[in-house]
Amino acid sequence: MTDTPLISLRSATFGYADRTVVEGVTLTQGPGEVIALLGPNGSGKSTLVKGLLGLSDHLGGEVVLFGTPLARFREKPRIGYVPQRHSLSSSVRATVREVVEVGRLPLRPFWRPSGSEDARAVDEALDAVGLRDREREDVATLSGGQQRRVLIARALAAGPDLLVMDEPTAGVDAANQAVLAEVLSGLAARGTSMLIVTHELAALRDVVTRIVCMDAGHVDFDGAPTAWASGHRGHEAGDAHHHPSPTEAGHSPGLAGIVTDTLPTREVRP
Ligand SMILES: Nc1ncnc2c1ncn2[C@@H]1O[C@H](COP(=O)(O)OP(=O)(O)OP(=O)(O)O)[C@@H](O)[C@H]1O
Repeated sequence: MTDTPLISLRSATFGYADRTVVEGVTLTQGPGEVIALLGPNGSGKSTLVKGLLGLSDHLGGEVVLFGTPLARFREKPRIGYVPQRHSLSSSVRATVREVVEVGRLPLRPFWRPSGSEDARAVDEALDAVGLRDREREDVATLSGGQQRRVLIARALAAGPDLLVMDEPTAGVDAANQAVLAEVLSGLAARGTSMLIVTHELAALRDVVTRIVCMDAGHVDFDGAPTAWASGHRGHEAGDAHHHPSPTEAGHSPGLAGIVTDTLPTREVRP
């Protein structure tokens, strides 16, 4: 059973009510893979990952999670989710630890108080994102990048088999992006499988094992980072249209040092 794909999509279609946004996606993610999901704004990346979580509508094709068809999938804590543009509200007072503890709630009946296993999982999640020493601080006093790490810890606290993150480095300054990349690197080294929607591939170049690129609701590249990098050599950053297949792209010696910002569309956020 260890070889069972975490995600298996065959001609999958997702959207909202009767509006199709993502169409005909065939994609498999195996254990230990760290996939960067790239693509221009509006190409359907968020809709695709939300579809895995039941947050957008599955409109057609086959979607199988951990060997179970989506419609019958009940083990939601197996997928940890860090949503897009999510920061922690300053209107609710909570400590870093309290926010991370929320990640444990789906794992026990509401009437059962948290126990030593919950405490250990929260400790480990805080360690993994490097915030154990800040656990008693009010989350509202943390920077945006640190809050993003709190949200990653909250997702990790449930012990997911797959971590899905929607633009974890967006809106975070370069120094904090580097810290986040280190956190994700540490998780990858421990074998954590990740599906990361991102516009900032350069920050994650040492973490990613595979690149999937979407354009207009379709997957138009799925291959090794080296193939992606060599396929984009000689192209202007910001080229939204040419994403060669791995076979077309050939091979290159390694990702580090090659991938700079060769993304289809650079998103500029204040
Ligand atoms: N809740 C929704 N209801 C209806 N349409 C939506 C909804 N959310 C997104 N869309 C539409 O789906 C399309 C794809 O959006 P999506 O957020 O999936 O793209 P994306 O590739 O993640 O973009 P970005 O890089 O800007 O986050 C867009 O046209 C968007 O307007």
